[in-house]
Amino acid sequence: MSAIRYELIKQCKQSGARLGKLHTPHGIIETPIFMPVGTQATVKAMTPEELKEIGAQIILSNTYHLYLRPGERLVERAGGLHEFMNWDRPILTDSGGFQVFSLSDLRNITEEGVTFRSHLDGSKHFISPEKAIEIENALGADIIMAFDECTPYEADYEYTKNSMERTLRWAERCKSAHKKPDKQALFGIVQGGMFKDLREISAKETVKMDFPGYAVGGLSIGEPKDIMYQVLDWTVPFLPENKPRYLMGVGSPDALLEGVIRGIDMFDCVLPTRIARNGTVFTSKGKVVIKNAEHAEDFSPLDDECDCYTCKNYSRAYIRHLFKAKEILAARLATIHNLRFLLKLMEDIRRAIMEDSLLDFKEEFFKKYGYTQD
Ligand SMILES: CNc1nc2cc3c(=O)[nH]c(N)nc3c(CC[C@H]3O[C@@H](OC)[C@H](OC)[C@@H]3OC)c2[nH]1
Repeated sequence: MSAIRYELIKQCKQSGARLGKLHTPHGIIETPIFMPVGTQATVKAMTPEELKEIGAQIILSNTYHLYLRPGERLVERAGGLHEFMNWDRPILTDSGGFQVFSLSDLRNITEEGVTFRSHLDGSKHFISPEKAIEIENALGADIIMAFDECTPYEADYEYTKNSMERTLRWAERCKSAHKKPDKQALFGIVQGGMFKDLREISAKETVKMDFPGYAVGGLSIGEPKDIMYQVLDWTVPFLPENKPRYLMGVGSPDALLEGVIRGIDMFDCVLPTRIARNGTVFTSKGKVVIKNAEHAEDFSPLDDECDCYTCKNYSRAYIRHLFKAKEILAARLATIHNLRFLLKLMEDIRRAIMEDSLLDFKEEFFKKYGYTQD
């Protein structure tokens, strides 16, 4: 008995997009969905109430970070992540595979696992597939990711093939090590780099292990977007229709639309929260750098089509002032807005799928946003 059940509500007539409901132990998620990233058990600058206010259904946390600080055993003793961070809706944790390779001074990778130095204090650590699952079981997220190697974009065929094959062997070990499949759904992660045959092998072999959901990994790591879309076209057809598909690390408005059209159901990205803290906001007419002088006396909202708390109560001039004055409220107001922008985009996408007008919606959105139609 798996912890989650994916219910396919409707297959879009215009594209590979689908409308779905993901039933989890902490509630139902309507897909396609964007998942705000809360790496260290908090979506930066947001309270859980504010996240619910803007329509967040599921948030992410990260195994690598929480293992290093405060430690998964402390979180377990606190009653698990939901208790610890006061979030009673679904949570997904990544396995840390990505962070070990991207954040730490990597020592080396062996069949057994990865030895690395903490980016916090340089202390030495070892994570194996079994250890990663043990940490995720202790944290208690509803959806947990297998421990994989996110193959670097520039890796050659030989390295990518060996890395993908090792990730498959690690996936088997994750499955065997997982203690609570009835409470926490373990997703397999497809690798294979930018190579069609390797992506097909990885997808087919991962699906043979019969996970409750599948992530497409190894993307949004510096490759051009059209390569990412090409890899999706090579990979998604081998993933079962009755299981959720999760494209890791993707979250710009155009990539969300292109991913949904190719059959992806779940997305995550630090982009909206990270650029918000630096003063860049999404609007229906493209991105705006609020610190620019042109906004100094602009008393209109960030986006006159936005229904968020920030747009209903504050002007561009005020928000620009907050950023120039380095006020903490600046990050909060911009984050509320950027997350609401993407969550509302996903609401609009779900509606368009229901009405079989997704490609029309995309064309209209791109034109207004200022994307050139490729
Ligand atoms: C930005 N582009 C991007 N491509 C990625 C590819 C992979 C991948 O192949 N395997 C794994 N395991 N993780 C990946 C990740 C990390 C996402 C996590 O990283 C954290 O955000 C940075 C966040 O942790 C809360 C999130 O949790 C799912 C990627 N991120």
